[in-house]
Amino acid sequence: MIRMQDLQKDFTVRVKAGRLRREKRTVAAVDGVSLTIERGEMVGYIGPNGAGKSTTLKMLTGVLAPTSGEVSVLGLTPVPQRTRLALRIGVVFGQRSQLWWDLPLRESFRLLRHVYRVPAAEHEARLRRCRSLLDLDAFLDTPVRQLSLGQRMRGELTAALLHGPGVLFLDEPTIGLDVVSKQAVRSFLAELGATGDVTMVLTTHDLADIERLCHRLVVIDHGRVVHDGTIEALHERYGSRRSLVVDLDRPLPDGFTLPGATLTGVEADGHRVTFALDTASAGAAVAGLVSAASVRDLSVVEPDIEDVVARLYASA
Ligand SMILES: Nc1ncnc2c1ncn2[C@@H]1O[C@H](COP(=O)(O)OP(=O)(O)OP(=O)(O)O)[C@@H](O)[C@H]1O
Repeated sequence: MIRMQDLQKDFTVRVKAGRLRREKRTVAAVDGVSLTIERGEMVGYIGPNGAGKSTTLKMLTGVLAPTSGEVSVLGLTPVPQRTRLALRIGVVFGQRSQLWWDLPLRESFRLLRHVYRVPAAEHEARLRRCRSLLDLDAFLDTPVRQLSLGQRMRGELTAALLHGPGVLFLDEPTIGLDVVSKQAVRSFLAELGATGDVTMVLTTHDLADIERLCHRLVVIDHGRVVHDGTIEALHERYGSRRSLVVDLDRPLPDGFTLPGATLTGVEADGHRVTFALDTASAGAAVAGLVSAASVRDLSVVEPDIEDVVARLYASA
């Protein structure tokens, strides 16, 4: 579906070298990336600023030619076959719009139908689905420039999908959105992904997008892939553990230990304790605690993906 083999993109930049001199330097924005993405996968493509995410997406969509290596999307080579590819992919780049600024949203959709030559019945069916899932009706007749960011993003998603693409590239689809719009966009993408018909590659700095949407996470740094796997695998690799937070009527007896868990926090004069679950299951840890202490309340806290990713960036 999507294949990248030793994909490389170098940019030549001029950097200051002394007071007046500038010298040319080559920056490898994407540095030997090899990835295969199968049909129906939803892949999160993340990395710190300047890691090479947008450059990769630009090569996948035919906007930029690779310096070397190979790339194919739906069996097409993006730059030379850009027009054919455009008919089969959808692109949502948070910062750019594919809508007509001065026209009502509805008119943009109508024009896109002609641009992509979509049969009327297919267009209608897809638009109807987007209207209901993304709640578009209240602002279909509003000129795009008057839409809020959240409304416009819902319009952009619709615009990207009206021709029924097999692959959807999303660059920061939730950036700048309020909480409600973020949820709407995420639920919509989750539903779309669940159909298995659309392969999605998503870049984001909002890790909640990834947690909600992507089973597979590719982390890139300095143009290289530093992690490719599930979120669980990432937690495992970085030793992140679930925690048990316990409120107690009385502090724990001196020298109390819980097999397979480590005491990592004591608050409120010993009335609240936190254990990291190393090897113990939550059930076993709770049983151990209840038998030895007077437990008022407890909760299991999942490891925080922001934390793991920060550690990953720091170590890459
Ligand atoms: N047209 C260009 N000319 C020169 N350098 C570029 C160009 N485009 C990108 N770069 C450089 O390539 C590197 C990767 O940039 P890219 O935009 O792909 O990163 P990114 O991971 O998308 O970052 P961000 O999260 O900030 O959007 C950066 O060092 C950037 O400065």
